[in-house]
Formats: sequence, C-alpha cells, structure tokens
Amino acid sequence: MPSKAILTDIEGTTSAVSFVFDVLFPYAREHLPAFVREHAGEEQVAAQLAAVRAESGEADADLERVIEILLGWIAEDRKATPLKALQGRVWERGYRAGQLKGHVYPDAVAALQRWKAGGYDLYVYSSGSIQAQRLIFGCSEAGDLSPLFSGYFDTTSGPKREAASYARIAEVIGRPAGEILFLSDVVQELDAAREAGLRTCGLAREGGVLVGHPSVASFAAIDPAAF
Ligand SMILES: CSCCC(=O)C(=O)COP(=O)(O)O
Ligand SMILES: [Mg+2]
Repeated sequence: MPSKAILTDIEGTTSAVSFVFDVLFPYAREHLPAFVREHAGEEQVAAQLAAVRAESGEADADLERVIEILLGWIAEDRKATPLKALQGRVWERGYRAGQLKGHVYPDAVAALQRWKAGGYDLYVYSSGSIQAQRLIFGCSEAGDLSPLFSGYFDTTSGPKREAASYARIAEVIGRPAGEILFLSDVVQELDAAREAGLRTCGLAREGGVLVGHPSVASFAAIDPAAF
C-alpha cells in the first residue's frame, strides 16, 4: 500500500544544517545562561534542570554548574531532551522578538504545500523540542507553515536512531507503519525507521547517497506516491 502520511526530520532535511549551527545554537549559547538564572524557580524549568543533573550524573550541581553542563552539551550537539526543551524556551524569545526567522528550503515549502493539498498528512520528527519545531515552521522565512502539519514528535517519543521510536510514532499517527514515508539526512535514522516498517527516503542535499535508501538532493525529486 503506498504511503499516505509523511514524517520529516528538520535539520539537514527541511532546513539547512548551517541555520541550526550558525544561528540557533549561537543564539542559545548567548541567551540560555540568563534565561536559566531568571526562570530557575519556575516549575517546568526546574524540572528540566533536575533532568540535567540526573543525566549528567551530577546530582549536587549548583545552578552555575548546570549552566556550564548545558553549554557543553550545546557545543557537542548533544540531543539531550532537557537541553532541547530549554533551547525551545530561549528561541521562543528570539522568534517573538523578530530576531530569528526559521529557515526552510524553498523546495521543501513547495513540496509540503503540494503534498498537503494532495491529501497527505504531514508530521515532523526532530530532536529539537516540539516547541522549537512549531517555531521554526510557524515563524519561517516563508511565513506561517504550521497549518501544513498534523502533528509533531520529539525525543519524548524516543531517540531517533531506535526503531521503537518510529513504531511508537506510527501508533500515535494511527496508520500502519508501511503507509508512512520518513524523510531524513541521517542514515542511522532511516535504518531505524525502516526496521520499524516505515518507507524511507534520504535527503542528500550536497549530493551523494544515503546508503541503502532511495536518496534525493531536493524535495522536488520526491513523489510520495512512488513509495
Ligand atoms: C527544531 S529546530 C532545532 C534543531 C535542533 O535543535 C536539532 O537538534 C535538530 O535535530 P534534527 O533531529 O532535526 O536533525
Ligand atoms: Mg537531520
């Protein structure tokens, strides 16, 4: 049965890696320390700080040490759920202030609009928090793209390189895994999705192939009916 829903990664797939590394991460590095100091007493932020202490194994870390840990995680691009949640909060300020505009490749915008109009349900799965996902598409250079999407998934559904995460997401979407086409620029994510029964297509925006998966350089080359 051909695919009926499309699940897409963000960084390197709908959006430039350079936007994440050269714009979003530096913004978080600059603004996260003040944000954490200002909001540490807030219940949701306090829960994320507790999760940082647990994940780092530093149960007694004071606030300044937790900030240091978070900055280290940004530098190593660690896909830690509490870091991603806090980054989403910090980026929200930047987007609302007009300092940030989400980058989405024009070919991705056009294809997502075409697929939506053609009856496909569109979903996002990224290591960025759901809040960060809503912001990149809701406050994008191409305007508010959020009406295109039926749902968002982040690492609270599990790591992106584990098949069980994709099985969980298919359950929530409410379709057999074989009716969902997953798009990503990372071969380990495509492998995990395929292991769970999803169809896969690799985005190799600089050319080349994602070994073992159909690969394209642009969304313009994807016909979801062919999967
Ligand atoms: C949701 S935009 C922020 C990007 C980000 O923090 C990230 O980790 C991107 O990971 P992805 O799974 O989209 O490659
Ligand atoms: Mg990616």
